[in-house]
Amino acid sequence: MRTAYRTETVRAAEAALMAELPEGALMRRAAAGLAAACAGLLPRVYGSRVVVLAGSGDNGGDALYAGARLARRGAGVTALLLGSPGEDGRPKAHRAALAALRAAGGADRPASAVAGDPAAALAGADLVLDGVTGIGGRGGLRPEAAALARAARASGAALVAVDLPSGVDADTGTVDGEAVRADVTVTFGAYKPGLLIDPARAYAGALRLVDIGLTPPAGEVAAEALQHADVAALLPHPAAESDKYRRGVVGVVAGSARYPGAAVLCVSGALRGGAGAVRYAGPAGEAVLARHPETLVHPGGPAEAGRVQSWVIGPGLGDTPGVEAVLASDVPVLVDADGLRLLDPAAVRARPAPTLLTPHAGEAAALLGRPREDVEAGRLSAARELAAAYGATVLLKGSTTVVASPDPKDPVRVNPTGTPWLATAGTGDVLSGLAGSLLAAGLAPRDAASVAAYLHGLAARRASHGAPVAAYDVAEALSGAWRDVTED
Ligand SMILES: NC(=O)C1=CN([C@@H]2O[C@H](COP(=O)(O)OP(=O)(O)OC[C@H]3O[C@@H](n4cnc5c(N)ncnc54)[C@H](O)[C@@H]3O)[C@@H](O)[C@H]2O)[C@@H](O)CC1
Ligand SMILES: [K+]
Repeated sequence: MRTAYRTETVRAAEAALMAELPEGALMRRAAAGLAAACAGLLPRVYGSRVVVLAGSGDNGGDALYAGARLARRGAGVTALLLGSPGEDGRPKAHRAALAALRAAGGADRPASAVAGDPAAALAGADLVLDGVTGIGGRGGLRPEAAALARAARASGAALVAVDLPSGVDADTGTVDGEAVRADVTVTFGAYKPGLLIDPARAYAGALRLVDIGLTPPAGEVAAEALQHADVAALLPHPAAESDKYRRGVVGVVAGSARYPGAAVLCVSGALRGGAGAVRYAGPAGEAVLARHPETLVHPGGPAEAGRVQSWVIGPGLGDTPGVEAVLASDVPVLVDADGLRLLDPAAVRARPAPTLLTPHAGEAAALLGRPREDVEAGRLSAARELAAAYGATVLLKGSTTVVASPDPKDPVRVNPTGTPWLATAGTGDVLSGLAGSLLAAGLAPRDAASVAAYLHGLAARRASHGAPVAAYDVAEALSGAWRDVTED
């Protein structure tokens, strides 16, 4: 499990650790890890050209110390100082770290000296260290830093963000203005939520975590991302005495005369999620049976379809009624797509069993009565807000899928396996079937949602291999994804 902590938690853990260590020890650890990561990115440290973008705070300090280490190994290092001017008129910078860089043979200049031609200042660099701001940064990059960040990107040098890409919000993953687009982010002590959640995640590139001895309290995890072993531990395993009813039956209310394919796709996901049987209730039974003869099909509504351990309702439903009947049941219910329209928060909150909502950004925006762009810019807070309003677990689909449970103490789960190829018609229907099936098999809603998102993303990668993928391909690749996770 990758766990991420908010800035205030990281700072408190840092303070506790610093009290036990000699002055500057933590920063030296961070810089040593950072320099080692940079050395790994360079074909050869000796003779390489490194530019350090250094802000006035400790983030700049880390970058300058790392620059000093690289200079001692023979790199040509120049720091461009971005701090606001101090009393001597020079840009403020971490004093001891700047002295260390100078002592190691590195050069430094105020960034204002190169403002006329930032491209020339970055030309020929092999590696650029972004030490403008870390967890102390507020808002996007200021114009001088933004121009240098753009020039660094265009220079072709490897761009390494120190702790965080400067300009992103560590706690929420929002990006308010311009930010550094890094190839690699070397973060210290613990991940921060912004490194896992889009849009900020997309600015971070590959993540490296440097252990500086920090131990934030386990109870204060703000966001977490499952890995293979976590998923394997959560997946249902049929016991020798299991029969189809003990493994759980998932009921699917999806599709319509107009959209029969949604029913087929939803059932195809449900059949691969570990439930013992899939009941389908609705008007697209013929299409479902043609593709999936193992489905138990009922032409009527969910109320007459028989006992299930979970319901999935919504994909391709159109205006077909049934949401109220399903919400009135005493089993876990997943509501997706058309089922989310006109969903009554009071009815959901009053349910005796858990509810899982799986909106994309547009559907979440409609439920919250806000513009879609707001939801996309603040995915974590949108998911949390919806979960609180409906007393439900919310899986917010998108470039990073986020799962929030109604209890604000539960960390949000962030799915690391997605691929942009998943943004294609019908893949959401497969996902809701899969998650509903995991609910029927007995997983708690947060686990069902995050495990489903994980397998779904993995299946899409398997099916796609870098090429466009159709929803049905994703469903067919789910068993392979399940095996990848359990055989690891
Ligand atoms: N506290 C510690 O023990 C450790 C901290 N470390 C580093 O320290 C960093 C935090 O350092 P600080 O608290 O000094 O804060 P930062 O260095 O992240 O940023 C604070 C400075 O940036 C300026 N600033 C804020 N927003 C800005 C913006 N949008 N554009 C330009 N300048 C802006 C502030 O005025 C302030 O001078 C961490 O991210 C990490 O890199 C590491 O050395 C590990 C140990
Ligand atoms: K940074």
